[in-house]
Amino acid sequence: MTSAATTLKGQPLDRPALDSMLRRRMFYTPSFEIYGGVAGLYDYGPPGCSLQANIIDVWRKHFVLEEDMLEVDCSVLTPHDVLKTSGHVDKFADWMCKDPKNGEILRADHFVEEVLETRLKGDKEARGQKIEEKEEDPKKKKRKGKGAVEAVKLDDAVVQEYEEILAKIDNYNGQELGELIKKYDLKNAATGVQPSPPVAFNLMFQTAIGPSSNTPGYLRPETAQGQFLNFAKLLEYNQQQMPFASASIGRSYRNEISPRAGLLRVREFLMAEIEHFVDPQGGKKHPRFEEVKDVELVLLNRETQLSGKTHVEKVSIGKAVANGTVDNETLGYFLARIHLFLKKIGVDQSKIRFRQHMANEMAHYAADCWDAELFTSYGWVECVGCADRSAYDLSVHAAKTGAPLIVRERLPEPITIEEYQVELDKKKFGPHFKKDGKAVEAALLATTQCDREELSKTLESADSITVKVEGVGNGEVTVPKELITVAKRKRTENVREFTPNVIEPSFGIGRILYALMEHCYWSRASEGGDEARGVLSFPPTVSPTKVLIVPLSSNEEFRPFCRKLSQKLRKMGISSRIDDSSATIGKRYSRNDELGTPLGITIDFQTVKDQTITLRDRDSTKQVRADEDKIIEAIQAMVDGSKSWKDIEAELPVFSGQEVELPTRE
Ligand SMILES: Nc1ncnc2c1ncn2[C@@H]1O[C@H](COP(=O)(O)OP(=O)(O)OP(=O)(O)O)[C@@H](O)[C@H]1O
Repeated sequence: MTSAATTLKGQPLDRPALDSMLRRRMFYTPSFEIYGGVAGLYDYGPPGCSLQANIIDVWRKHFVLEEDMLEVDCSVLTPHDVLKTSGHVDKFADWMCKDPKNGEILRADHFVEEVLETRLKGDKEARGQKIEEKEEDPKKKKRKGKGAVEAVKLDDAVVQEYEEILAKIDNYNGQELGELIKKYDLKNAATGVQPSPPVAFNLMFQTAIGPSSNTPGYLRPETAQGQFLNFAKLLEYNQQQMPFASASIGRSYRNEISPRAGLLRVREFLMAEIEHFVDPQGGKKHPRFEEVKDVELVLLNRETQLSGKTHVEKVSIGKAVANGTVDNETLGYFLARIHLFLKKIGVDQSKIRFRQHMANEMAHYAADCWDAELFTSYGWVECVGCADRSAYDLSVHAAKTGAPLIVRERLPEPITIEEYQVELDKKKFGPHFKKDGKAVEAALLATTQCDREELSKTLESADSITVKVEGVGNGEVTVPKELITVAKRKRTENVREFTPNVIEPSFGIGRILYALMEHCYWSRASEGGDEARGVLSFPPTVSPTKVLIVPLSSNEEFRPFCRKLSQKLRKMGISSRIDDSSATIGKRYSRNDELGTPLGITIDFQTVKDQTITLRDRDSTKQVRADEDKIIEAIQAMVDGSKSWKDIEAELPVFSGQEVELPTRE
């Protein structure tokens, strides 16, 4: 498996060169830059927007269209109650500490990681070993002394301890991180002092909805909640058919403590999320699992991570589900489909792995969770999370609101059930609890059979019972005996009711887009051997612009050809750009290689004579020459992915005209 980032052609990845090219070509740029900018906020320029739109287009076709998913577009502004119920208000937090000397705010886990990594590097240096640059925070260079490596040899046992801590750095809570800081005397390199003990910092941006400030709210931290709240309507829309999936593409907001690594950790980002609702009974089978069972994935499961191994052989998802590595078919199906999507948009196959969450890394309700990680110059980066969220979300929202977020399925044979039932004296219950009535009722109805058995026993001897009702009083409510009966009753069921489980693939589009740019980047020696030029070898399907049209010179005779061609391509929905600037043809091509434009058409004197044009391939710089119809047909086939350049080269006459040829090292 990859240990240091390389380009598509195996060259060491020069991140500063790539970054400067991406900014120069305006793929993305810091927001509000002329005001000094704000960390973690970026604007996309024309090629960035186009690349993002194309990735989203492939995503929609690959998931929404292919699997008849029900797309929704929900509000970003979310009332407090929704996120309180989902657990975000209480738990969606990272641990933060403060440097008492300079006031710097540090994300505790990142701080521990950074200091231990620096010490390990120092140890390697002292031992004369080669240091692999896993991650280099560009900001480190600016902060005095930060990240500087001092050659200090550590005990072998300490090295092992540090390595073990780093391997499970995501799993520590605030107190544990505080203990690590103390135990290893971790100091902020900028000031030489230990930061304060970590405190929880909620990552949601809070706001007030409406002028009265009576309705507190948040900018959503994920798109999922909107999908859960619409579950009953979507089920109805889907004519009560299960399983089904909803999908949503939209912005989410997280007030990250220390945004870093460019587009990888930002405060506003585009997410594409799927909520697949499945019956928990019957092993969560997937009707289309057969279609993907042979897809091979790199699966880094819990045991492998604990053993410290980072390299594993690929295994088919069919085998992984059969031997229990992946919990169920539906989860396995989505891991395979995520892999195929990443492959389709051009992610390097040797730089994808799926890493299983450790037990304490997962949300408490999650049954299993795998992240699709992509290797970049910042190390392995989680780009897609794929979690089995069990019935948690629908259950908590149903319990809070009383809305029936369930599936009702007619049984083939009626069945008789004897179970505890909660019966309320509605005439007295409402007036007694007034505005809290709904919440108290929902909490009582959400009790399990075990709870009810206890309640019925209590009611035999006591005058009241106590139930937990979040958000009412101090969270505990007393229900007088005369308002409630809890007793065993027999009933005949014709219908089975269940709360579906949810499998949730959650894509961070910005992270995928950045990783893709790294994976597609390489540099080519330019004419005359001077400065190497960057190339972004995006697959034509996602390239920001598909075709560059270049007239050989400013000769007036070339103009009508350019115009006609671009009109034709536009009609076909293929994006093109005419570059009739005075730069040499080589320069014009290399400018567009940096933008990732896969194909170039040249109009020359031969065109004027016999209407033929040349088509150049960005990656090999080879060209073919044919009449316009044939070239356009070839372009269309490459853009829709049905043909590759190799096919085109085999079909059309190769052209070796000097005037448009760029030297290449390959
Ligand atoms: N701050 C961020 N900037 C950019 N993308 C993000 C950010 N936070 C999350 N994402 C993207 O959203 C996806 C789903 O979010 P999820 O809540 O699973 O992330 P997370 O586990 O909180 O990420 P991390 O541990 O890196 O903060 C991630 O896989 C990632 O691609």
